[in-house]
Amino acid sequence: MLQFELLKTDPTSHARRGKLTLNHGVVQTPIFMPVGTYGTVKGVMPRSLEEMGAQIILGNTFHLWMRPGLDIMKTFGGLHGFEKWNKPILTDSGGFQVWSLGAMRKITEEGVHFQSPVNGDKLFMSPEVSMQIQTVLNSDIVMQLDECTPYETNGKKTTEAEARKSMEMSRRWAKRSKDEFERLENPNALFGIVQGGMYTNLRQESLEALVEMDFPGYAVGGVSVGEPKDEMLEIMAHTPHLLPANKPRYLMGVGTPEDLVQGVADGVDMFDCVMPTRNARNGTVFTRYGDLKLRNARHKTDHQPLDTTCTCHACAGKSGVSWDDGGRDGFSRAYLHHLDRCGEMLGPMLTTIHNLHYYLNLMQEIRDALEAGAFAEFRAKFKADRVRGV
Ligand SMILES: O=c1[nH]cnc2cc3nc(NCc4cccs4)[nH]c3cc12
Ligand SMILES: [Zn+2]
Repeated sequence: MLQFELLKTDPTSHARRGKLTLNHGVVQTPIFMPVGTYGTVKGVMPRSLEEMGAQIILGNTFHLWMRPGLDIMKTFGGLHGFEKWNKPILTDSGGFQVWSLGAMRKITEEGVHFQSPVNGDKLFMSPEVSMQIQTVLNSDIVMQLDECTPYETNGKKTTEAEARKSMEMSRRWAKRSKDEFERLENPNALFGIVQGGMYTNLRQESLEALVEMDFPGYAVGGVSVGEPKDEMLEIMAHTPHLLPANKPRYLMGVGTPEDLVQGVADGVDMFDCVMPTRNARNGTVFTRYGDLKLRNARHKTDHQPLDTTCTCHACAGKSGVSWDDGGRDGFSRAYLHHLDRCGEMLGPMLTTIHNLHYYLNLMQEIRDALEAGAFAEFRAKFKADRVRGV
């Protein structure tokens, strides 16, 4: 089941405030979805995710199918019971991950033949198989199996003819995904995925065909795959706002804080990206006034927190035992620089909490600005703050 209610639109852009009701709960949009590929958002307890305001997280069909496998997942009634997360979950189809496997795969109209990266078994993923797996996972939002058209083919930019061929197969797989989803009587929501490479005419054809099939929500795929930023921005400006206004729009794999604000302005409701979690693990921290690299020696003696405006557990001292040194109770940049230099596990735990909180708080500030009819002013201040310097 899925209901999407449009609460407010912004007169200065395609931005909108919405409310998404799914089987495991309500999601206020625009929203950022933390990525939990193997059934965990790396290094973060579900309770912490809830406390920082996560409303919906991502799981990954391919990885969970490989390990622990469907037999075990079934004994937990699906992914919620297994990873102890009681709010909505969105699962990607698994196709993107099979593509990322590179050589060990053969793509046919029927589906993808590949070798398990876990034990070398010969496996087969099709729209039908992907729907069967996601039905066992019981995710609230299921993604069709598609082919993420690569930005380059044989070392050159994918041609329009190649992008068309790929888009048309994804369109046929959208129909097969929908038929199987309905045959399985899956009670959740299936999203179609718009493809078409960097060709807006193909994007138009793809979205029209998917809208004709009438999905409860739509994703824009085939971006954030190594294309130049200006080409990604062109697709963002073209496609999302042409999708039905009364259905949620999901931009897959995007992006930086700036991409999220621009994506909202382009009419996107849902985002996912590995950046806040992946960058945290290599010591890159997002703050209101710009990004910082913890490894940099300039942080060695710095008593201030990562972000003086941040209320996360790392910056506002909810993880440290308060110590009356006159400053705030948050962990200092000097301490986090030390943990990074020593390779201590508490380092990535704290930077992940901070980065996820930064992304989730950014979306909360966007929702508040949309409700106040002040999104244009928010964008201007966001942009100015982010270049202020940390
Ligand atoms: O067309 C797509 N179809 C289904 N899943 C996707 C996931 C995607 N994730 C990214 N980018 C983020 C990345 C994550 C890891 C490497 S790139 N782009 C993506 C495109 C697709
Ligand atoms: Zn923080």
